Amino acid sequence: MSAEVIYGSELSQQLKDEMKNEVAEIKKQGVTPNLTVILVGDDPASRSYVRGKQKASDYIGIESNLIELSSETSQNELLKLITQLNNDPNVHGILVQLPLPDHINEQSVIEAISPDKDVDGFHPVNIGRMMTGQDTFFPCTPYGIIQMLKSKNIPIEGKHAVVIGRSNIVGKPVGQLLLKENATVTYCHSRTKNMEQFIATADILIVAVGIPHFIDGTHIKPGAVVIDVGVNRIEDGSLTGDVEFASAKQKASYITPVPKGVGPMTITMLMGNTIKSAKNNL
Ligand SMILES: Nc1nc2c(c(=O)[nH]1)N[C@@H](CN(C=O)c1ccc(C(=O)N[C@@H](CCC(=O)O)C(=O)O)cc1)CN2
Repeated sequence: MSAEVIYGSELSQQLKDEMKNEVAEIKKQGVTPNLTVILVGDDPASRSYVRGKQKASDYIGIESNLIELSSETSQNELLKLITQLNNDPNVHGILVQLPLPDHINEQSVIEAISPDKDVDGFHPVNIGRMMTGQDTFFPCTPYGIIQMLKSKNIPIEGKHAVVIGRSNIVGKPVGQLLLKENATVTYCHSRTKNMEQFIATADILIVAVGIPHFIDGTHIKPGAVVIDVGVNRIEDGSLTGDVEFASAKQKASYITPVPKGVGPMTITMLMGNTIKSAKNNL
């Protein structure tokens, strides 16, 4: 067997074209969607992701502001800025690029953003809404994964979805969104014993651990759908996933590559959340 490759980059382009039309309609009604991104410090990867967000915004017609702060910025200064943006009626989405410098408490910052402008979907209020089946801003990477599965009409209901990784940004919420689609969800993590047993029974396998080639094809169930969330830069400067692509592709029915897989969907879903927020203001 050789899996079909699901390119998030292609789906992203389609969705962004649809969003472009949607934004044009919103503008006719007198509202210009605005996304304000805060970048603290000068981490090169974060800078590149922020640039990607600005580029996507420009393409779709979303107004984007970038506020760059030095790595010395105090937590209080950052919280004050967020309060100002919360109170600015022209700002529909606020995003603080993560990770933050060590002296700033990420959770406090996330909780300072108004849930109504939390286009990352990280605020506990939005996480709570997601967990109780309400419509809200869903976290972008997990939501992008669901869209990728749906784009290929991959059945989720009744399937055994195994999520490897339990981060607040990806692992935990993707499990919740799969549950919402009626999958039977198992979480695996660094303390899981005999992880191979879980991998071997996964119809849908989501790998989000941030370790290059954490799994290969050995234990993957024939015909499984393999979603690789890892974006790992390795010694030769190239990007690689958490899954060893060549051997996994031989076992899977569908697989996502790295790059051009899940990554681009993160930014596209952010655009969708920003549009949703602007529409709430019509
Ligand atoms: N506030 C947030 N911070 C972070 C998030 C987030 O969703 N919100 N996610 C990641 C970084 N991220 C977006 O911010 C992100 C990661 C990867 C990609 C992507 O398109 N990756 C490409 C490869 C890009 C490259 O060449 O480096 C791919 O996989 O094809 C987009 C966005 C952590 N922080």
